[in-house]
Amino acid sequence: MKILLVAATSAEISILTEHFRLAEAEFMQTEKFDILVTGVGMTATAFALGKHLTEHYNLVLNLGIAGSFDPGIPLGTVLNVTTDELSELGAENKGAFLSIEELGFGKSSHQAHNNLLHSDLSELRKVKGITVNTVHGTLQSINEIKKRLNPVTESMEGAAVLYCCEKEGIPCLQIRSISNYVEPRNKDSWKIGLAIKNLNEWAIRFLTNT
Ligand SMILES: O=C(O)c1cccc(C(=O)CC[C@H]2O[C@@H](n3cnc4c(=O)[nH]cnc43)[C@H](O)[C@@H]2O)c1
Repeated sequence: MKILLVAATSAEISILTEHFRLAEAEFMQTEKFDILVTGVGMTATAFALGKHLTEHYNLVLNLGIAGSFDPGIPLGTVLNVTTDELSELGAENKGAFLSIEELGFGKSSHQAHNNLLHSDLSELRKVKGITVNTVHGTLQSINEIKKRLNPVTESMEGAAVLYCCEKEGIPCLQIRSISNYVEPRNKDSWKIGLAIKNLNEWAIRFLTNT
C-alpha cells in the first residue's frame, strides 16, 4: 500500500517528519508513503494535488489541525472527518444562502471513501466538517453556519482533498486534531502544540502499522 500524506503546513506534520528522519521539503518520498505539503487553503491544495495525485497511490491521508464547533470535544482530540462540505460555495439570495446544488452547478458535500478496517481508525470518532476560505470569527456567522449545516469541524483544505480523491477514484482519509474552538477569534486560547502532538502520534502509529 502506497500512501500520499497531505498536509497544509510542514509544522502540522513536524513530529512525524522528524520521527521518520525526513529532510523537510514540499514533496518527500519514502518506500511506504510520500508527503505533500500543499500550503494553506483549497486553491493551494487542489493545485498541489493536481500535480501529484496519480493512480500510483492506494490511499490519500489528509492530516491537519482544525477548529471545533462543539465545545464538548476536548482540544487535542483526533477525529476522522468522513464528510466535508464546501460551505461557502453558492450564492446569497435576499438574506438566504443558495448552495451549489440549489444553483444546479454540482455538489458541495464530499465523502472520504475508503474500505479501511484499521484498528487505529476504530478509536476515532467520525464527524462532519466544513471547509472555508474565511475562518468563522463572529457569533452571527457561527450561529448561521451551525443552523444551516451543523458541522463539527472547520478546516481550510479538507473538502478540496476529498473532492480531488473522488475525481480520481482514490481512497481517502481525513484525520484532524482539534486546536481551537470556532468562536470569536482568540488565538491565545488555541492549543496548536497539543493538537499537533496528538495528530502526529496517531499518524506515526497508523503509518507504522499499515
Ligand atoms: O501558529 C502556529 O504555530 C501554527 C502552527 C501550525 C499550523 C498553524 C495554522 O494556523 C495552520 C492553519 C491550518 O489550520 C487549520 N485550522 C485550524 N483551526 C481552524 C479553524 O478554526 N478554522 C479553519 N481552519 C482551521 C486550517 O486547515 C489551516 O490550514 C499555526
